[in-house]
Amino acid sequence: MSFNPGKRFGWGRADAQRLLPTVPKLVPPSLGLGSRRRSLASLPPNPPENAAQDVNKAIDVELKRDAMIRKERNVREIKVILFGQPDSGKSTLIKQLQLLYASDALDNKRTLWRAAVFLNILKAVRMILMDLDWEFSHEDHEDEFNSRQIRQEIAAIRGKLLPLLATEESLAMELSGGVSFSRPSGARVRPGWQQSVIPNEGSPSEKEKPSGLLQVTNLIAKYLSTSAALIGILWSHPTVNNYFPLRKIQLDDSAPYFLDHIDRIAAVDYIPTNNDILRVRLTTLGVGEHTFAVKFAGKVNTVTYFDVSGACSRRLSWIPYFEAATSIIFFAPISAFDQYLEDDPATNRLHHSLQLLSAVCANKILRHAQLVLFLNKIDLLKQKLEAGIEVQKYITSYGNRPNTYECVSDYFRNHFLQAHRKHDVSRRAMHVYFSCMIDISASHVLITNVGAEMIRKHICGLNLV
Ligand SMILES: Nc1nc2c(ncn2[C@@H]2O[C@H](COP(=O)(O)OP(=O)(O)OP(=O)(O)O)[C@@H](O)[C@H]2O)c(=O)[nH]1
Ligand SMILES: [Mg+2]
Repeated sequence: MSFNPGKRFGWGRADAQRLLPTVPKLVPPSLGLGSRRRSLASLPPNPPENAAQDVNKAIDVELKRDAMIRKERNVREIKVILFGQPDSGKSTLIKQLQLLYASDALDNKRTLWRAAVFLNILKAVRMILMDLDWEFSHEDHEDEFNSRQIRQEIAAIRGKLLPLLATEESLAMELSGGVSFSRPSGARVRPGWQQSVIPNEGSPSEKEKPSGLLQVTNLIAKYLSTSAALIGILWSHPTVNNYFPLRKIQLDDSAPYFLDHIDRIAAVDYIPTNNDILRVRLTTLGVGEHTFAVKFAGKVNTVTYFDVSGACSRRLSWIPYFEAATSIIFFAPISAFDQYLEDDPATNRLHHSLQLLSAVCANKILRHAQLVLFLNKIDLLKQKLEAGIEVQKYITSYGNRPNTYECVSDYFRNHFLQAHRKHDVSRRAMHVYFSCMIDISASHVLITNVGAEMIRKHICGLNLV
């Protein structure tokens, strides 16, 4: 596939291996045998013969139980690693899994997601105002969308929204666990951030004080209730309506959803819905581990998903998890054919996904893991094509093929299959699915089917059925 504009890379197996270097073997998890063996040393010296036989029998029973546990663990412990570039949908899959298998966990933390929704709104408003500023200062002629009067209108809106916008950094810092990032592009959260931001540790009086996050969230809720109408005016402004489809204003994928729902979100009794939570964009830092009990063939299986930060600079933190992987789900957001990496604006995001998949396929440590590919964000792909965005403009090799969802999705799918065929070290199969991770019912069907297949294949691979 050739991309326009953007760098092209000679992509070979050696490059792929370099990207994901090999690491020393990990120590397998302890089954507790060591402590039982040590208990032999603590036995009284020279026990009577019968007592010694009893002890031996007890040890044999324990060893057998250990062996059983190990065998059971082999059967039941499925480890799935989620790979993919930033913003591809990995953490959204985890949210869907929580809805499907552990909805209590999500319900208990529902109010905390209010802060994350607010942050997404603040970022969207800031981006609109920044992009308008840039456009106004770079266009050398006036037209109906960029007149003196319109500039004054936008300046007045900006002035009134300033107190609200000034809270973005504090909110991002609270969500990021007190860490401030140099680029103000939203919060980066460690998995389990909800735990770290709720309680106030310390004396009873300390515990009663609202946390920093709660304080700033409540302040923003107050500002939002008085600014919602103004945000609505900005979002429906003719200039914004004209510039946004032309990509003169660039927003996160979920920003339009939140701006469309500003009145509901700004209400004093607002509690995030499942759809709101699924739409939230928070960049993951590090690697999160999420375990779910999944029934298959009458047995409960432990399936652990590792949600890995997609940021290039974090790629090394993936490595220790590789060897334990029984399956990989690779996320490729195919709606991103017209977007470029935040870290490297010359690289097309679809091209980057192909590079990353090639690297994963070529990695020897991962060669035994089952490979599943989610071609994600098909809803956005359809929207873009319906809005007339032409694939050929960004991917020159697409040529004059029809700009329809069927043709485009098939073309992209074939390129991912080709990358897999070319780079896969173990010539394993790759199962490809089109997905929309914000669609609850479709995702739950997909997750259930793919999960069952992963467990079945894992058990077959161990020759246990
Ligand atoms: N429209 C649409 N949005 C999606 C879909 N999947 C995920 N999103 C949104 O895309 C954004 C990014 O999703 P995440 O799951 O946070 O991405 P990630 O891969 O975990 O990103 P990192 O943590 O940076 O590696 C969120 O706002 C999601 O709501 C999809 O299929 N369609
Ligand atoms: Mg994430």
